[in-house]
Amino acid sequence: MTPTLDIWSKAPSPVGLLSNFAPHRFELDGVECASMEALLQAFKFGDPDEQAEIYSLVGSRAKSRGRRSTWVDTQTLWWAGRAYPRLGRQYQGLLDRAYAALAGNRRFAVALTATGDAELTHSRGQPDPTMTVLTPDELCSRLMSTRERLRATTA
Ligand SMILES: Nc1c(N[C@@H]2O[C@H](COP(=O)(O)O)[C@@H](O)[C@H]2O)[nH]c(=O)[nH]c1=O
Repeated sequence: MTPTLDIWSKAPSPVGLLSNFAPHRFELDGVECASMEALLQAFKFGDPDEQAEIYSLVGSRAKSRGRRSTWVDTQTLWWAGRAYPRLGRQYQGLLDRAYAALAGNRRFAVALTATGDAELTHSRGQPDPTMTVLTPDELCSRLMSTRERLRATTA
């Protein structure tokens, strides 16, 4: 039977290292992020100066910083000065690019491939996309497709 691994920050390695809270550095469009959580929470702010305060954060500090946003009222997220409707296709493309960038981080890539064929889940996530920047499906589908790609390129 295929094992299931539930991703969250306090899970033992390698699963915990797949949480967006993990301190994996990567760059997207020239912006250096200390963690995926930093980038995701920065999406919640239209002001570039406010976004810039978030990029260096990791873990629950990054996530709590996002609570100051009122994005839920507008259902709008922001990147590089552009507005992304939360339920739009363009936002999915932005998430794809973010995870492709993260896959360039070696520690992340090693942890992800170490999960083998396991089904990845994220039971602590919020499944309603109008209430979160990233649902469990949006996270886990990207992790598993990235794992396939990494495997194909190292085979
Ligand atoms: N609650 C939780 C995680 N939730 C993370 O919160 C992010 C979405 O934030 P929000 O828009 O505020 O819902 C997303 O990265 C999701 O994975 N992650 C973890 O490792 N451990 C946790 O305990």
